[in-house]
Amino acid sequence: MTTRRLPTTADVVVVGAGSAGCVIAERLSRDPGRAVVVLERGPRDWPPPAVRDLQVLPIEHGAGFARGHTEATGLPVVRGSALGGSSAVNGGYFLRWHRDDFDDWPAQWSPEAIAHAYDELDAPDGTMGVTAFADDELVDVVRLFESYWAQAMPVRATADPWPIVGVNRVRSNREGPLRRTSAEAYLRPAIDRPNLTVITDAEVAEVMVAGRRVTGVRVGADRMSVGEVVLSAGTLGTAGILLRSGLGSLIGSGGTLPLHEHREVLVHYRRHVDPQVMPTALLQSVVHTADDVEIRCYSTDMARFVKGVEPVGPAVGVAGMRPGSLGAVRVGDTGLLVDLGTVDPASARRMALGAESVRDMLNSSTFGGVVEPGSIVVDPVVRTSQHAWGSLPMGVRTDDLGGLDGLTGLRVVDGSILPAAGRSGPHATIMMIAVRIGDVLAAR
Ligand SMILES: Cc1cc2nc3c(=O)[nH]c(=O)nc-3n(C[C@H](O)[C@H](O)[C@H](O)COP(=O)(O)OP(=O)(O)OC[C@H]3O[C@@H](n4cnc5c(N)ncnc54)[C@H](O)[C@@H]3O)c2cc1C
Repeated sequence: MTTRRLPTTADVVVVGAGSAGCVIAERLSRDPGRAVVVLERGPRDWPPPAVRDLQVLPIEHGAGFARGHTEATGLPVVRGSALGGSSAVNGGYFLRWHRDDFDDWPAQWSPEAIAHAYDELDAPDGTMGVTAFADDELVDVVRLFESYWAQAMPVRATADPWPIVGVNRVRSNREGPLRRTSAEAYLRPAIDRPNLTVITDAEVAEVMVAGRRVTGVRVGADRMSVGEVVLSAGTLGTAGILLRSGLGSLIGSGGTLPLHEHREVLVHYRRHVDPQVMPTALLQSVVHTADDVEIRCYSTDMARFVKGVEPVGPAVGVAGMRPGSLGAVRVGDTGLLVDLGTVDPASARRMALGAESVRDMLNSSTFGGVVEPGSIVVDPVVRTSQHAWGSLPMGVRTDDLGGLDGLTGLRVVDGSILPAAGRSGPHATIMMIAVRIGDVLAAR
């Protein structure tokens, strides 16, 4: 049931119906004896096809299913605010992390457990409708991109779900031309369960704490008493709730929480002839380099995807996937204040080398029929991938299942608890951890 009225009690409250929260809510409400309430700050309407369309990123200023945050240098930092959370507005790139990205994860996360949870999501009959872009779906620059890099690097077979150092055709969570969101995959099938209540337009201000036990949540003037709170409000949303609740010192962080981000440099170019761009997603193929850089061949100018963005030409992105430096998030008078931090010298060097190799690619004969000579420009602004993660890493600030050290009645299951950087985007892996943690909790 979706409603706007807050009950007074529940066994479990899941805060945030995003990528992770929808999975957790579905898992925990399988037991008809457990009353589960989901509190989501986004609107009641399910994101319509115009929002889920893979040909748009609906994150412009004032967008109905997204929320912007203030960033120290003015970079746009946006998150989904909707049933489905960021999965309702993101790029639809759904790649696993590399097998060895999990080497340092806590013991609970065996290779078999990780593979099993990913399989639920992205196997051929998986919940998220994941398929690789087919050869005949590729835009011309992506075809050129793959053929250029294939001369020097291995190419992953498109049916293989595990990325490699080499050329990785993007796998996408989709239903025809639409993003398949976590809400469509997990919340909608469970929505009629009598013990599951989804409350929208419900922004949790804080959790209520008695000693070292979390006892409930506050939404505006309303309070709910609950057995357990699962924070799935995303790395930024969860940090905001914990800090507003005065829990910063209890979790050993004072007034800020750290975060990691995949910073990105864009290499722009102009085309000889503006293409008749075929309907497609923003990102169809990436290269993962041996020095932990992801080279992203965007299908066309970003301005075609995001309303209000100035057209500057198509771009190839170079993202540092294992950054050494940290940003931070804190709560200010006007809301969350995000500082993505500065790029550490080693990562900056790797990104600069990556940008040089992209320049070589665009100047090569492979791209000769497309790129206007002299038009290649490396953008001096180091941008964000909108991926912030890792403020409460498992095994460091939380236990193996997101339980906060020193507090009972509270668990975090979202991007906050990723314990290390992966060499692919975070979406598939955040959903994977929710599947695994959901399984363990549901079996208790
Ligand atoms: C524009 C964009 C493009 C991206 N593209 C990709 C991509 O192509 N591939 C990829 O791998 N990753 C991508 N990402 C990142 C990926 O989508 C996110 O890392 C992932 O969805 C985060 O999942 P989550 O469960 O941690 O949080 P979210 O999915 O963001 O869910 C958090 C939910 O909590 C709600 N919430 C927040 N605060 C509160 C509160 N106080 N009370 C109640 N509810 C609250 C929010 O409204 C939201 O619904 C992208 C992100 C964005 C924003």
